[in-house]
Amino acid sequence: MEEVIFQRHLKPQWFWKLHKWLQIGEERKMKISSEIFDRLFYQCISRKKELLNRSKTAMDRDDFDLLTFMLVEDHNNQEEREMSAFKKSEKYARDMAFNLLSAGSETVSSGLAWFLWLVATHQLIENSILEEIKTNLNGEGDGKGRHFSFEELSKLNYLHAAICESLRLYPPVPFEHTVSVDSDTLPSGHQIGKNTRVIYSPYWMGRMEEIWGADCLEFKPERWISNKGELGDVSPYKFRAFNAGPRACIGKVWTVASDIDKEDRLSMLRKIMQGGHPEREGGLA
Ligand code: HEM
Repeated sequence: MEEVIFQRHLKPQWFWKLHKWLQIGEERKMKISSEIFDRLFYQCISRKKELLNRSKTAMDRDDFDLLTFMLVEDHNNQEEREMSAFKKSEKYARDMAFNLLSAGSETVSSGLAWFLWLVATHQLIENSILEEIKTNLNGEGDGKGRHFSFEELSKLNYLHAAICESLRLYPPVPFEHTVSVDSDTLPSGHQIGKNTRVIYSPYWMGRMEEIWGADCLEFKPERWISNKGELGDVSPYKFRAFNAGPRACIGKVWTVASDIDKEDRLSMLRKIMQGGHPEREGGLA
């Protein structure tokens, strides 16, 4: 599926739409793959529904996950009541899951791989991350692992900075394209007309001296932290790993925005589910 979606970016729209209509070539592959995904996913929904029917306190369970959130209604909440018609639809849960899986799995796995490699090759930074974790998260752990709350994670400023720094150097989406709504002048001085497609690279932007300074090639989490030890305010137009503006990544709130509390995250998620998009652009949020 990912391959077909990628190909759609390279070919003229009329071309792939015609193939879709005729059900040939790559577009036929897309149809077959979607059917496999649907079969698998509707099975997961049925299993989750069975589980939820058996448990009345699903919202507090350890295995609370996004699928639970999509299927369970909170009747005390006005917004949730308005959404209940959507929430009853399995098609809605399927569409949301597809959206989140396709946009959220490869990005997180490649981002984590680069992050772990950078930490493993920078001993002092690894020590600082471990020290911060020991100081801020209670308990020695029983070796089984556990989920940390948003509140606990929001204390880990150095870890947060190290993740941002790794995404700056190795953004999982290394190039992007966008289209001008009107004629404009780019920061480089180039004039562009209306409806012009512009390709840019967050990978190169993360390595430009004029944006990040002379040490731009170094892995240095400290650049994200102010003298007071707080996370600095970096514009998403400068740190482009998640894109910026109304179509920026919705997963950013889970990945690096630790300053957003749980209620905010849930209310953002609700807005997204209703078809809106949270336009939070300040700093790392
Ligand atoms: C390190 C992790 C991630 C990175 C670097 C990343 C990066 C991006 C980027 C660059 C875009 C904009 C793509 C475009 O220009 O069209 C985007 C969009 C999106 N991302 Fe992420 N993403 C990450 C994790 C996630 C996760 C975990 C989720 C889901 C929970 C997610 C869901 C989405 C969705 C749904 C969009 C489309 C938003 C829209 O078009 O309105 N992402 N992401």
